[in-house]
Amino acid sequence: LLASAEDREGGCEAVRGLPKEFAHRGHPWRQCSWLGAPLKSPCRQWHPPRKPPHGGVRGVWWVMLVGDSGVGKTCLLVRFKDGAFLAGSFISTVGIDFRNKVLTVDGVKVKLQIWDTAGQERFRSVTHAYYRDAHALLLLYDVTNKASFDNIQAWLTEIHEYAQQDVVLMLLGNKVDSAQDRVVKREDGEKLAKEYGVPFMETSAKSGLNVELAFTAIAKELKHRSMKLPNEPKFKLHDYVKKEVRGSGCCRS
Ligand SMILES: Nc1nc2c(ncn2[C@@H]2O[C@H](COP(=O)(O)OP(=O)(O)OP(=O)(O)O)[C@@H](O)[C@H]2O)c(=O)[nH]1
Ligand SMILES: [Mg+2]
Repeated sequence: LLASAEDREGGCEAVRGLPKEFAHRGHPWRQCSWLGAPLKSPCRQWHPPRKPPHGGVRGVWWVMLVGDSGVGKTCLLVRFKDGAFLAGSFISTVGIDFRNKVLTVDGVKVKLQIWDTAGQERFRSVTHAYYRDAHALLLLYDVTNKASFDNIQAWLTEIHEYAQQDVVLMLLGNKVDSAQDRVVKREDGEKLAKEYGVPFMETSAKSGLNVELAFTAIAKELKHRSMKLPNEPKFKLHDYVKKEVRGSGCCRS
């Protein structure tokens, strides 16, 4: 097999002709040598033994933001990516969009490709097509909008139908900065999350509360799943979230 230097940078998928951005799709990339897992595929020869590709990034994962229109998915993503809040008039997402963010998890550089979906019903079929490839889902409701909370059950049914069985899932109650308009209590969110066995936290794209934590927790879980060393203790997402989460009285980002 012959491959250009650029192909080699792209890893084994470049050999299969997939663009770099889709390097992890449809391929068990945890087989790659630079992730430290057993080598089975013919990609062995393309990986430099110690220098991971993609400028030191050792894992690429897809995270999808889902939930009703207006719950704050786009704002949460912008807060995480750029550290800013999109104030002003609400511009509803059309179809689907994504942003990349590289972060360091336990000393390892990983990339999250974060897909921001449209909450509006008319774009639902677009969203369905992306579930299958998602490694993690952040399911949002708006604490100032009861209907968005009531719809969580329907979202979970949809996730069950379209997403991978082992998808990492987290429930987020957003807009906790709007204390006066709150109609969904934190305990209600906690209760629902417990019922479905998913980790939960309240967030604010406006103040930044728990935004970094939500994405970091997901990244940690994904990193541990694919790069766990034999003697390393199992990462427990629920416990980590419980320990790290901050209440809305505080303003940690
Ligand atoms: N107070 C407050 N407002 C927020 C927060 N997050 C989002 N908003 C506001 O809520 C509205 C909707 O936010 P978006 O992020 O665009 O909502 P979305 O979930 O992406 O909506 P769709 O794209 O239609 O699915 C905007 O007017 C935001 O300014 C938050 O944490 N606190
Ligand atoms: Mg949006």
